[in-house]
Amino acid sequence: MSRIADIASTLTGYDDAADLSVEAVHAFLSQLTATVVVTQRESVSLLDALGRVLAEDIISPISVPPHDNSAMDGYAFDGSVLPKDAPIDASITLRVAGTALAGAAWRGALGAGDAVRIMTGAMMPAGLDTVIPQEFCKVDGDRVCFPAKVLRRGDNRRFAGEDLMKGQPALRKGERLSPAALGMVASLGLPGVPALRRLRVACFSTGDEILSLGDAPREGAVYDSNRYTVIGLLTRLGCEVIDLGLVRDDPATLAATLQRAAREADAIVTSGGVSAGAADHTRDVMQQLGDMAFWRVAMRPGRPLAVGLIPREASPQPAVLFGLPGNPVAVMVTFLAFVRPALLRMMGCHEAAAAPPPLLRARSTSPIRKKPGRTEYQRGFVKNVRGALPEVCVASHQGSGVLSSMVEANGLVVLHHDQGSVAAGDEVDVMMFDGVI
Ligand SMILES: Nc1nc2c(c(=O)[nH]1)N[C@H]1C(S)=C(S)[C@@H](COP(=O)(O)OP(=O)(O)OC[C@H]3O[C@@H](n4cnc5c(N)ncnc54)[C@H](O)[C@@H]3O)O[C@H]1N2
Ligand code: MOO
Repeated sequence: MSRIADIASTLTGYDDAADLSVEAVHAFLSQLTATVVVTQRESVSLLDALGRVLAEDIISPISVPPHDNSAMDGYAFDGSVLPKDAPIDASITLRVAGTALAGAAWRGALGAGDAVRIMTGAMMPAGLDTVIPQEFCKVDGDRVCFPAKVLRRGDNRRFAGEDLMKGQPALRKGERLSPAALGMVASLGLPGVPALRRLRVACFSTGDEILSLGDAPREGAVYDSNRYTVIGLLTRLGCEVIDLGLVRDDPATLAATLQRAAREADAIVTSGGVSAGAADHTRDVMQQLGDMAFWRVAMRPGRPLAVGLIPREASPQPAVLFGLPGNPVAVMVTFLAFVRPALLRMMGCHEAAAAPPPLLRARSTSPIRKKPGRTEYQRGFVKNVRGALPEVCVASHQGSGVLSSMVEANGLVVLHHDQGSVAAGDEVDVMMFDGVI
């Protein structure tokens, strides 16, 4: 049995004669991608590591912070001097024995009830556990006086290792490095990370009516926008993009390009030619070269979708082919819904790092017509409302060839499979673009 048929047979209710639900496609793709995950590793310098996937856990070689230190500029003292039941206006006066600076600890002798002037980040002098911020203090010569009731013992002290403890895992294998994670690795003093090699993804557009940029306009033809969108989406994901250009609807050229793509890449993303259109050779060529499924997905936009495996000569692992529909918005929506999570898994991300971003709840400013029985993704603009849920206004033009409303949108309203029409003021789910595209 082919691998595609094999996976299909494990899915309950899989019937590719009917439209497949978005959930069924997800289930299918998570099985398909489980066996084609990047394993080769390389060492990457921290400044080049944004978006890279960790090849192994990072264990803290040190504790961060390495010492107990002050969270405020002020005066460190032994909190046991704070009275338990003092009147509201009680104050404390202490002798200031010296000064502790960040990077220059104070190691002098302390008498009972002595304080030390201390700066944020400076090591806590031995025996002192509480810091009074300087804005509460009156200083007179070597005496500091402050109200007793403004703090409790232990306030404004940061513990050694409260961020990361030496010997503990700091980051997990499969983590995709964010700016925060880069800072965390740097806080451990590590100049680089063990990363999985980047996923190589080839892409090309198909169609005789498509013009390359620089071509003169021609009747009935449109410029190739999809390749630029797909390259942008892949670049944002941190993939190594192999741009194979625009391919004419000619079987020999299509076959040669697909074979080259499979030779050079782990995954292939094409656009156009996957519906049952008469002039398209794309489907036939894909079918000849690979183990393919051509689906109609119960979603809008993005109904036709091809997924398959193209064998590679030099590798036991086939390349995964995603044949996206030609319409420019359908390309983006199918990429976000299916290709992105699949590629994240192939990149070696752990489950949480490959999960789709959480959906935002927002109130629709207008009614939205929707038939139950398919998932719809509508371009919308979300704005914050003070003291209430955010509002989303869906674009008036939702045509799957209309990129301008995709450019203006900051998210996609996700109208789920069983959901019906939405009334103005109803709550809806929104997939926000920020951090995703
Ligand atoms: N009888 C049916 N017709 C169609 C169906 C269907 O189910 N039954 N599905 C429609 C849907 S939905 C879509 S989406 C398209 C997808 O068709 P293809 O994947 O075969 O795409 P094409 O026919 O090649 O192109 C569709 C559309 O997109 C434009 N396009 C294509 N490539 C590019 C590009 N690189 N840059 C910009 N625009 C591109 C192309 O000119 C067409 O207008 O099929 C429907 N039909
Ligand atoms: O995929 Mo099509 O309209 O759903 O663009």
